[in-house]
Amino acid sequence: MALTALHGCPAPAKLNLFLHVTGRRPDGYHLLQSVFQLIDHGDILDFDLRDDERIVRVNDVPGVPEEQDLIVRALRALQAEYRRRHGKLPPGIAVRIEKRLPMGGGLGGGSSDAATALMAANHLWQVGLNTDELIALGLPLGADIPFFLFGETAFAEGVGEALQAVPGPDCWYVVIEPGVSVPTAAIFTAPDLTRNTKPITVADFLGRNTESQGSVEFGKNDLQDVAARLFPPVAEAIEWLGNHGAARMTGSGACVFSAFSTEQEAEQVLKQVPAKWIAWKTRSLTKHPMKSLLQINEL
Ligand SMILES: C[C@@](CO)(OP(=O)(O)O)[C@H](O)COP(=O)(O)OP(=O)(O)OC[C@H]1O[C@@H](n2ccc(N)nc2=O)[C@H](O)[C@@H]1O
Ligand SMILES: Nc1ncnc2c1ncn2[C@@H]1O[C@H](COP(=O)(O)OP(=O)(O)O)[C@@H](O)[C@H]1O
Repeated sequence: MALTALHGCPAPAKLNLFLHVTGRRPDGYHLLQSVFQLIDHGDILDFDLRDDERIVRVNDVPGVPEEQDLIVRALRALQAEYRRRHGKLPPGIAVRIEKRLPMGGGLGGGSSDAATALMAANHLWQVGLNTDELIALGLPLGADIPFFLFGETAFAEGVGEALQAVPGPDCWYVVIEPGVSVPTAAIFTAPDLTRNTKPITVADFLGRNTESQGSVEFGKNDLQDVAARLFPPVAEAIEWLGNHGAARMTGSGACVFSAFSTEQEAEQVLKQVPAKWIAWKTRSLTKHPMKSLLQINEL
């Protein structure tokens, strides 16, 4: 019998192990090179099919009106694709979000929520889109969505849509939320942003010392200096964590992370994080948990 609900669906966060800005497209979007790493900490989503055809969010998410929620927009895009294929709308979906990831944290929360929604609805509605087809639907909604649909550690280029799998690390991270929300646009429009980092190859990344897999020893985050200047708590968190291991900002900020080989080492540092910041430890993930849950094995 077809499923009518999927509860407890994970929408894991990502870290950008490095992030280089290598140029700019004619439309103003910046060309990036980055390694995206999934981590075992994220939002949790519940999906229930409805008797009507409406896509609704059943709980409030502060600062995100229902109509702008990337989950709702992603589900509507897939609903329209279903109609193109079948000539009628599928049943509506009610979605409940347990939001654990901070907004504007550089952890990709909104994008991950949207990717999980696409995977869940593709399953519930039995649309049968493969990962590349889901990526084509998701990319116009957000540049990080393709990575979450791809679902494994990836070397990303373009604006994040050109993805190659790279070996994933097995390590622990301490992540600090500096308590500010960084608007991505403010970082990309800053006049002092470095936009000319020399492009590297995936072999350059793979050629680094394997002991440092998952760490921040390779490359840099070109967005970090701008974010740290505009948002002093980001600079403060980098400085504090940097005293306990190599520390770096993820994405366009605000969160800051450091890698450790064992949970104990991560715990030691976590215990000392000043109480004014939210901080947590988490493990690297090699595969998106929705892929295991839904047995998606095509990649
Ligand atoms: C830089 C990353 C790395 O993961 O940051 P995080 O969002 O994770 O922090 C992402 O690629 C962010 O992509 P995305 O999430 O789609 O960015 P948006 O918030 O939609 O972008 C806001 C604005 O930033 C600028 N922008 C964004 C991405 C990019 N590659 N070049 C840009 O110039 C554009 O002006 C865009 O209108
Ligand atoms: N489901 C969602 N969860 C979080 N943010 C969302 C969501 N839908 C839309 N957004 C919008 O996306 C913006 C970026 O949020 P988020 O993806 O969490 O941060 P970041 O891109 O820095 O990792 C938010 O400020 C919010 O306006």
